[in-house]
Amino acid sequence: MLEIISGAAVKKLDTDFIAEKGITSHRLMENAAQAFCDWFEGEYHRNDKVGIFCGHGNNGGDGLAIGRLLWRKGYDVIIFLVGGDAKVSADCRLNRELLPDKLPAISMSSDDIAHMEFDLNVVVDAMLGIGVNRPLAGDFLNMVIKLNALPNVNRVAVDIPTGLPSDECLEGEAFKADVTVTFQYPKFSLMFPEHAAFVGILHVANIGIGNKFMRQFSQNRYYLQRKDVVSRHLNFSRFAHKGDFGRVLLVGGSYGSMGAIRMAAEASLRTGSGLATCLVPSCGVDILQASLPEIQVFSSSSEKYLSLPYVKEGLERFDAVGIGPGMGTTAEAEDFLLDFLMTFKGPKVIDADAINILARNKGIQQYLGREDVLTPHIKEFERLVGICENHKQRLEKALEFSKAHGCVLVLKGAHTCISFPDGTQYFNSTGNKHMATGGAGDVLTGMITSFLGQGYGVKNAVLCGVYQHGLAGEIASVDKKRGTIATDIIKAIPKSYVTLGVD
Ligand SMILES: NC(=O)C1=CN([C@@H]2O[C@H](COP(=O)(O)OP(=O)(O)OC[C@H]3O[C@@H](n4cnc5c(N)ncnc54)[C@H](OP(=O)(O)O)[C@@H]3O)[C@@H](O)[C@H]2O)[C@@H](O)CC1
Ligand SMILES: Nc1ncnc2c1ncn2[C@@H]1O[C@H](COP(=O)(O)OP(=O)(O)O)[C@@H](O)[C@H]1O
Ligand SMILES: [K+]
Repeated sequence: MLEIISGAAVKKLDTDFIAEKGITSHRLMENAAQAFCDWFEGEYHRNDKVGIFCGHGNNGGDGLAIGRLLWRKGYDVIIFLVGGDAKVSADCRLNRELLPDKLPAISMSSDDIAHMEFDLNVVVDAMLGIGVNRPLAGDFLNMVIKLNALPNVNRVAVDIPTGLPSDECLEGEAFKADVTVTFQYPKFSLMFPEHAAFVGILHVANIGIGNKFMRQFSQNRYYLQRKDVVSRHLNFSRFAHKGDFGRVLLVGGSYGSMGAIRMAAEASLRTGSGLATCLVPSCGVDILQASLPEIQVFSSSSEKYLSLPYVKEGLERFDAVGIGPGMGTTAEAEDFLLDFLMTFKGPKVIDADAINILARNKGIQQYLGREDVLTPHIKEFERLVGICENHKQRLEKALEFSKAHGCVLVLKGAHTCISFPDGTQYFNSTGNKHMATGGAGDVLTGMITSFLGQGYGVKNAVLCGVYQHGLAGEIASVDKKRGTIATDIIKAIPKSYVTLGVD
């Protein structure tokens, strides 16, 4: 499991690693540069014109080593030195000395920064890394503004975009990368949506610091990747019957919003549920039966919204419930929801309007159990806990909420963050902007409910559900791009099993 580590911890970790392994800091920098170049070679051609902008700290040292390695491989490289000659770090100095004579390296004066014209295809930003300790000013600021404005170039940041603090929200300006190649562990601030325009696509490059070593620096934040979920999947025997794959109940829908619960139900079936049933207001029965023949449907008493009374006998036959999509926030729906949450004590995914209703009720603790999972997007989350100043505060409040209520909280978005009552947080690595489409959240509800129903246990159900939902979104958008819609994500769920190699 890849740790997400603060900038301060990274420095200590690097120093301790060097001491324990008996290697030099220069060697570790060389590993970092090599890891970057391995990735770079897969992305860019030798006839691309590559400009590497190097500062005076170790991030600059990385840039110089990258320049030397790429130049040796035959790339057309130019080095630009920014930030002057004062305070040059030891490893940066050594890498300046190691530059081949024939590799062009230009020291950038303030005047050069203002007036030089660049003819480049790829800009590599190695000006400042995790050592940044104040907003950019002077030459660094001017260089960043100039590079951000260059048309038709690919921008790649080494470790972290220049100007971006590793643990806090950005103040001022920063390099706007298309791709950030971060070393060994994603830095915390790379997870913040405020930084999306600066980080671009995130790639994590392994520089040889093993997980075992990193664990002593753990801050209980993890980056969820393929290898972390494959082993969490259950195997089912050749003799398995539909009951083994779980009976799930999807509760929600209202007049005009029946699609949400239909998508959750279909997603649960595509994720593998043996039997899916919907509980909806009576206006939804025919719609659902006609559009999804694989499900069963029963209804509460009123026509347009879920309401009291409803049939409670036999609810215990369901292994898991997903509740909320499309249910509305009327008074009838509220009475129904609170009653239902007190009645059904098995594992539940509580989403959408169910969260909005809970948010306006006091004492919600009584409705939530340790196998329950809340899946708010940012706005729903802020209805629960109040408006937050920034994403960092949201992440803190998400963890507090999970601990205080003893439930799992899935804060959705890019890098969806899953908080557990034991104090751990997992950040998702799959998914993309094409999933920002109506109904994508209902699909997630169906998927997590399905895994709960299949008997995964709450932790594995949520980690597998969130990861695989993002993977299905990636698969769906390969040839649909911004034309991807939520039902495409559902259709891609079977392929996501193929991709994971899970039967
Ligand atoms: N062995 C390792 O550790 C490994 C580290 N690695 C690499 O090292 C990077 C971290 O290197 P680093 O610690 O030298 O910091 P870095 O960001 O290059 O610059 C700090 C310098 O900038 C200055 N400064 C700060 N803010 C400023 C501002 N706003 N405007 C202007 N100046 C500012 C500050 O000095 P100050 O002015 O504050 O006195 C200092 O001189 C890391 O991101 C990774 O790429 C990899 O090689 C793997 C192995
Ligand atoms: N830019 C993005 N990158 C990755 N995942 C995203 C992105 N935008 C949205 N998603 C995912 O899509 C889903 C959207 O859920 P939600 O906002 O509840 O949609 P809806 O309410 O329309 O169903 C979430 O799981 C979220 O993580
Ligand atoms: K950088």
